[in-house]
Amino acid sequence: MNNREHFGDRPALDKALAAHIAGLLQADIDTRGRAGLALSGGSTPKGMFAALAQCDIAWQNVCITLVDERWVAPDHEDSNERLVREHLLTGHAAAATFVSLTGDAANAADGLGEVTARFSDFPLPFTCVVLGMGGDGHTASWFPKASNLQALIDPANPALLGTCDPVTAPHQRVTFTLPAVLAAGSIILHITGTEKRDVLDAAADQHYPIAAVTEQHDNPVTTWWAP
Ligand SMILES: O=C1O[C@H](COP(=O)(O)O)[C@@H](O)[C@H](O)[C@H]1O
Repeated sequence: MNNREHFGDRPALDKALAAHIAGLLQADIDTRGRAGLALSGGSTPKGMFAALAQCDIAWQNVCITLVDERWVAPDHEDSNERLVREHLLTGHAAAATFVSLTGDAANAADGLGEVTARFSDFPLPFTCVVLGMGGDGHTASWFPKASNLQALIDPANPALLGTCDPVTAPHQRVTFTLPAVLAAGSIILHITGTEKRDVLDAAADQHYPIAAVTEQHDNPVTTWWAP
């Protein structure tokens, strides 16, 4: 099931989505004491991060991570972590705990064990996962040409995290697997622009990786979109 929330412009989308996520987090804190949030990087979520940072909830009870990360240093210009630190972990949200998906190992495969171990005390399943989508139909770091794509989007994959060589994009990646995403209490797809809307509409026919989320029927997904 893929529900859609459409907005007239990006600032309206950012503000409404931030308020919605804050409400989900606070509700989970009220019931299980803690909340877990997995966010995407890329260019789309900056404005939403800034709006979310200003939401006044019990951030000290929130753990935040990324859905996927490039295997680069946290201060690298392509780092998703850098985006989160600069645009979300400010204001009220600075009280949250952030769990990184990158490390000092020479490559993502060598660092995967260490990164996975960081999630032993993370509130799982996630309260909320916010996915993005590239113009090639990838989401998380499930890239169309990756040699291990089928394993990453296998609903029976027992692994929480995997690695990916995107082939068509820079940097090795660490990414949550499909089962980890689908287990979330709330699954949100955050996209903007008519081009991405058209990619999403073609996802099933074109067998884009995003279809692993939007074309399954057990876990509802809501697409939040603005032109
Ligand atoms: O590589 C990535 O790209 C996607 C989409 O990014 P955008 O710039 O088109 O918004 C993002 O969701 C993912 O987290 C990131 O690693």
